Amino acid sequence: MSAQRDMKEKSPWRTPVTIIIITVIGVIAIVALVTVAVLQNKPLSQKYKYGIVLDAGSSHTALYIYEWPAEKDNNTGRVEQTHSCKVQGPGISAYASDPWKAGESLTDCMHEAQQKVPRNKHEETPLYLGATAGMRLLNMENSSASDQVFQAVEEALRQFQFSFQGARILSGQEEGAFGWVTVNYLDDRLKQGLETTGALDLGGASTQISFVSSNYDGSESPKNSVTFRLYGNDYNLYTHSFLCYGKDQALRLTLAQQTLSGPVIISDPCFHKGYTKIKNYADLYDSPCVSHRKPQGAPATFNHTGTGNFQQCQEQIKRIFNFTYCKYSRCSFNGIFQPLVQGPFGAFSAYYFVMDFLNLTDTSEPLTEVKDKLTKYCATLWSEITAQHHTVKEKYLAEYCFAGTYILTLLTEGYNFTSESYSKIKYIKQIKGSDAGWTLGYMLNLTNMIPAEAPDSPPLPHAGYVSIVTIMAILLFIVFILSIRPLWSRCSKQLHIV
Ligand SMILES: Nc1nc2c(ncn2[C@@H]2O[C@H](COP(=O)(O)OP(=O)(O)OP(=O)(O)O)[C@@H](O)[C@H]2O)c(=O)[nH]1
Repeated sequence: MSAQRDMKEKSPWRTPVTIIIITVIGVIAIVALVTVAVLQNKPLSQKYKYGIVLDAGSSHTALYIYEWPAEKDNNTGRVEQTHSCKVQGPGISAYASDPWKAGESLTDCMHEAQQKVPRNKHEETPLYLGATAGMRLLNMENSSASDQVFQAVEEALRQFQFSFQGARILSGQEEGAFGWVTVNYLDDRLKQGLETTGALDLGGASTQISFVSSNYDGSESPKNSVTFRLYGNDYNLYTHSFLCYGKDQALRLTLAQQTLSGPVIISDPCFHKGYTKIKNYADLYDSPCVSHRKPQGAPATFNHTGTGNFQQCQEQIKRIFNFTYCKYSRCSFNGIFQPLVQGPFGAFSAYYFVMDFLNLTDTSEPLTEVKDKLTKYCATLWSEITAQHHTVKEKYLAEYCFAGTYILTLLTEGYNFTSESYSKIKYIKQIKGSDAGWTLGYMLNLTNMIPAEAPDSPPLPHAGYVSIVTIMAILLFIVFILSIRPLWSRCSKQLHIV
């Protein structure tokens, strides 16, 4: 017995020092396990990538800078707009007779972009220029002038260190579809496979409507169909771009129709009473949207005078839409197929500028009330309008009555929005800090940033992984302590014996 006890007392596993050493090693091992797990799964320090898109519109050019986390560029990372710059002066199509000025006009915003994108990222940052309806019109009218403008613009953009990917005209279909992608990407509707939001874009020279309809599979009027597979979901998008039905060209169409006989004075219900301005016939008809209608023998100028009457203005505007022919099951206007509008819509660009100015962005207000408010606004004297808004550009101010009436007419008469479907429109400028428009969708497409299939997601988010490892380690530690408890009690007895 005593020999046995001697053996037990001499076992190296039973000494207090050994137990303390084992405990310390156990604790160190567990701490090491947790540390390694945490460090191994820690997100890499955030590095960003950048992309620049120039939107060369009919009325002006704007530059957008986008940023996204570098390690997630082909699936889960969110692309965000970090900066925008409005180019001074008109759109590039206005420089047809002085093309080099089109290139020069971009340099201030490009210098801003140089400041905003980190220096060491310039070479790898793609730079795109997309031109819309202004250049579409110039190209139709004078393709060599359009080529020269592009040459000048490309030359100017190549002076910068960014990775210039070319300048081109977007088709109306691309403009509509990429606007739709932008809106739904920013709203996280694509990744989650939710019901999508339609896109309504009102530019200066063209306007786009794009939406998914359960009544449209692309078989009727295939030219209005764009199909996408995004994040594992198939979309069949209806889209149409109406050239000459942007806000500025629609105004020309409306004025052209009032000047068919070449009068010296036009009394225009879409402008405020008291508004009067001498305008040139040559300027009014200087666009392929109206040039063929220029009245023969018209005087050089006409006196454009406002009468401020919403009802009459709407009648004038309705006349620029042709509702008389349709070879499809249903049409919007000018013989263009359109399924019934469906779902929520985001309306941006001039839809937003105009309705925001007029305080009419609340679409829960009944359409009749919206019309009443616009009727009052149009009937306000020009002197009152200018006194109330002396900081607003006079050109914009003079046109809000026309623009508001045009928007309501286009939506309700053109696209057939009813009082009910109108309430599903949201006038938007930005979504989560990024401007609504085609540019983001365009860049996402060209950089393959939206995968066709849903990306594989890790089984657990980082925080979940760390929590589970920590809990497991603590449990392990408790089990370990419990398992060595008998040794502790024997050890204390031994100490007594000693
Ligand atoms: N009231 C107001 N109007 C604006 C503003 N910015 C642009 N606009 C006008 O809104 C209309 C649409 O502008 P954009 O969306 O830039 O259109 P765009 O790209 O030039 O035209 P498209 O080439 O047809 O797409 C034009 O008539 C512009 O003159 C603004 O800040 N306020």
